[in-house]
Amino acid sequence: MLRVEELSKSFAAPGGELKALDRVSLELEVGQCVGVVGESGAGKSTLARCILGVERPSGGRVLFEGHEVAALDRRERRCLWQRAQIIWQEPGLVLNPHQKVGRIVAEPLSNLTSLSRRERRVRVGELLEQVELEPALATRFPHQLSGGQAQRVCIARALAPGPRLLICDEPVSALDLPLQLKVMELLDSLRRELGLGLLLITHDLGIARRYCARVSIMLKGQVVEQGPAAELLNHPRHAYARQLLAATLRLPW
Ligand SMILES: Nc1ncnc2c1ncn2[C@@H]1O[C@H](COP(=O)(O)OP(=O)(O)OP(=O)(O)O)[C@@H](O)[C@H]1O
Repeated sequence: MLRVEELSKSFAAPGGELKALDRVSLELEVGQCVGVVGESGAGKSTLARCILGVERPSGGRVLFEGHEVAALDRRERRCLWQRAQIIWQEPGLVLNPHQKVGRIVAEPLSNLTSLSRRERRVRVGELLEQVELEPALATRFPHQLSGGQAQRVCIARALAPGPRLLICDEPVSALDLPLQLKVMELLDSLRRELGLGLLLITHDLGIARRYCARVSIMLKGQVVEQGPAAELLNHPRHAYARQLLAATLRLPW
């Protein structure tokens, strides 16, 4: 479903060029969860933006369902955003504080589908149920939600256009530990039920170990190690992967 080939992205920086991505390659199959792990600044979010076509690569390419993302025109890019959606780390920052939950979740339905107003209302109820929220929450504003509820609203909105791929950029790192587990379990059950591909961006190897089939470890724009999660995380070869692993062993995943 997703193939990233030798993807590079450079930004102008004081004192020269900054390689946010340096020949990154990875693949994700239908219904699979693939982890991208790395510390802050490794290039994870830049990778997500290139996959969604909002950032133009300096080299290499992204193929989503066989189409090269950078070559899509405006109309085709809207189709891509029906098929590939993203959720971010901080739900509080991405939810419009002036809109009620029902309108927030319905927005991609208005923008990306041709559903009528009544069909949209029904669909919003279904989506809230799918993320285990009471449909009555549709009338609340974001500031009236807990962090976990707000992230579930973001997931419902991302699911609204019926994507095949969900990019999750640090989806639980703003939540406390019990909530992290609940939201990750929800994402995992959505993956199984809907056959949704998940690209799970995280700095947490414990989460990657529990939920990902394959993992790519990134450091300073490069993939330093990648492979099946169990194998890689039991026997990391790269020094940086070993260091990351040592730092996460104490977490209860
Ligand atoms: N638009 C931009 N202009 C200049 N530099 C950028 C831009 N976007 C990202 N960078 C730089 O590229 C590098 C990678 O950033 P990116 O946000 O992809 O990292 P990350 O792994 O997602 O980090 P975090 O976990 O903190 O979000 C960083 O050094 C960042 O400062």
